[in-house]
Amino acid sequence: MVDTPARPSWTTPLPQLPTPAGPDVAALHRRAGGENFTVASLLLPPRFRRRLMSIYAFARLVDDIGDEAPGDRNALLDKVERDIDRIYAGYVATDELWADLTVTVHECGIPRTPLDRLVQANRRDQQIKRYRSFDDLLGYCELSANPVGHLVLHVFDAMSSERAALSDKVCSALQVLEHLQDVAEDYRNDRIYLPADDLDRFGVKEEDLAATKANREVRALIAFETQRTLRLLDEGAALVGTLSGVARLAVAGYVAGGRATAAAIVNARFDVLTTTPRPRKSRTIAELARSLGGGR
Ligand SMILES: CC(C)=CCC/C(C)=C/CC/C(C)=C/COP(=O)(O)OP(=O)(O)O
Repeated sequence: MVDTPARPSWTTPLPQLPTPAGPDVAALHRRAGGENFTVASLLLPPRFRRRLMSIYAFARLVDDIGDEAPGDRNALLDKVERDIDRIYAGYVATDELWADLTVTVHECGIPRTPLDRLVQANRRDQQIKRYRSFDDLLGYCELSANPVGHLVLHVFDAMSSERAALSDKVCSALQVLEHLQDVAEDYRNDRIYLPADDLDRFGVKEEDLAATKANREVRALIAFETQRTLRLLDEGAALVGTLSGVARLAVAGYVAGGRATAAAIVNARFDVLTTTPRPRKSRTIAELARSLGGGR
């Protein structure tokens, strides 16, 4: 967990002064190591890595407020929105996270909509703990995951409406796969992202998700969601073929991370309750080769 973010100090464009007030950016970056966002970024030139990490740190900060911050989370998200206002009003922050994000926004001409949407996703998390249908869940992904893809496309100067549509499929699939990995943890936090319609259809009761081992019904449900999500990922993987150079490498890495995660869920025989299935590095590398080669 990060410290509750103190409001960064902002200044008009002047030399930046260090301030201890901001969130622990190094800790946010360290946590990036284990997550799909950075699978490929280790291979990228520093300029792109720096930009991606600034976006990652922002997304992580907003997510941590939404998931873990003590106190009034909506008020903290209000503050984040005011800090986004400042970026677009031409101010320069004096703490690292906001200063880095400001540079990325201006270097890449990033519009504010995806940043705002990530904030909205976390507002929604404060109110909505269950989803009725898969479409409802995809509606949530439009706020929580798809904006990340748009930010990444801007970082690589590769944004177009066609690519954004493919990117949305990849990002939604990555988000749902993460939900499938985290069923047990989410349930402990009174959140169920598995669509209620599907629980009913497979005869799964909410309490079944509290068990330390998945029963047959839960495994059938997870198998169904994994298969459906892999299809979505495969459709979106066409994005890789529209890109070249470092953008192609990065996006192939994200697709590979998703495929390797799905493989880990399959290898766990869809029991996501006993342990959290984690992708093997060797599988991720094999999937990277496949995704890069245009394999869908
Ligand atoms: C162009 C392109 C396709 C880029 C892909 C970018 C990418 C890695 C998107 C992932 C989106 C995602 C799963 C966000 C939630 O992660 P989280 O760790 O915040 O999830 P949590 O809310 O469950 O913790």
